[in-house]
Amino acid sequence: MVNPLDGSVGVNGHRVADESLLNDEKTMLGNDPGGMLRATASAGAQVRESAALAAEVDLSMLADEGRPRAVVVAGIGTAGLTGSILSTVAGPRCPVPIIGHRSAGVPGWVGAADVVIAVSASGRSPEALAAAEAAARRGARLVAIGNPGSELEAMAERARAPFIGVPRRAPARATLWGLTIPVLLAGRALGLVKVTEADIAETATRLDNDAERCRPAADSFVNPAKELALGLAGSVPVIWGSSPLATVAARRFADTLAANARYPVMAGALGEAGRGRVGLLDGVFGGLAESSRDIFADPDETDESVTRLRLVVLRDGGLNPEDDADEPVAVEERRADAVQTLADQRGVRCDVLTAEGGSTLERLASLVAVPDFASLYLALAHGLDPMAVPAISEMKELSNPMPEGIQ
Ligand SMILES: O=P(O)(O)OC[C@H]1O[C@@H](O)[C@@H](O)[C@@H](O)[C@@H]1O
Repeated sequence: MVNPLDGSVGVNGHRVADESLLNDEKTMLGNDPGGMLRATASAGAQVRESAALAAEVDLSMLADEGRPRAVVVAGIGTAGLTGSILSTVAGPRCPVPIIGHRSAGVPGWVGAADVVIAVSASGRSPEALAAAEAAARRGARLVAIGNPGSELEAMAERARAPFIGVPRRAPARATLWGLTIPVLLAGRALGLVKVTEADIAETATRLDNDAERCRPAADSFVNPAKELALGLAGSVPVIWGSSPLATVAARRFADTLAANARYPVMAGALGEAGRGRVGLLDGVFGGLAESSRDIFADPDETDESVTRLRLVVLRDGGLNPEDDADEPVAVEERRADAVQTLADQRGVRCDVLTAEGGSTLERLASLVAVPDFASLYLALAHGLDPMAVPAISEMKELSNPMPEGIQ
């Protein structure tokens, strides 16, 4: 039975975003009873903590049998995204395929030559548990990452596989960094990614600095996350990443906007969008909606009755022109310039975020931090509790034979 009290706060929002709800820190924190703002601000601390926790675990046995044939990262939701992050940080020249697996178990071909990384913040998602079980049964090397004391840990123990415990203090989606670092360090133990201690420290510092810029007490004119959230309010966000790394960040933004702010979002790679979905800019919610706008009206006043697209372009730019990129950085840059021009010509508003930092990991962090906060501010501007999502809990209750409490 669905308990109508569970997360009922999440259904009490306002259809039109109210900027004044973001002005007062105390009220805002009161509207975030689950502490999602605090949990998101802990991203830098999560990086440091999980790096320290991973360092205590002996991962050498992962590499004992040499380079694996393939690596499968198994998990759902945020845990699943860590597989895309590992594969992007490893880059296109990685000699071993890294495959994200988001359904129960592992692909049929997985066997003794492969490595399975089972990830679950709660340590109990059926997808990660079934993957760990299947990996052990098929003799694949296994490493499990998630909540200490969970079923996943017990399963790793039974399989004599390493387990990296990541304490669970918030819903999975606010634990991205706590899960990502151990996955990358498992990849490093396998010789597949170059992530240095300095990269980790700099990434943590960047996440701290971005959390400071996006803190609840900072007003919207100095807070990039509030500004981004208010720009997206009432729109259908379309988020395109200029490179594989920026595309991972774009998908992450779509996930957090959907789960926290409950916005429908389209996200993907600009390379692919440019061959199809870019046509949205010409359509009912794009140029056609904009051309009906009164040209004499105040540009800051939006007509709430018109649904319009809002484009967010996440630009990477690459670390340097000789990067191990799929495509030359110059091609990606030209494409990003082009889509901004197209949006401009049609009056479709566009936000641009550009990656910064000296390592792939830090650059990813620079494209994730502000959007993560923006998804929370957009929820709060609509009077929505960013943590309690009744539809998610109810979906679990209706589809799971076992009752589940926490998301
Ligand atoms: O990381 P675990 O705990 O396996 O959760 C995996 C996913 O489960 C879903 O039900 C949601 O709660 C997601 O936010 C979460 O990422």
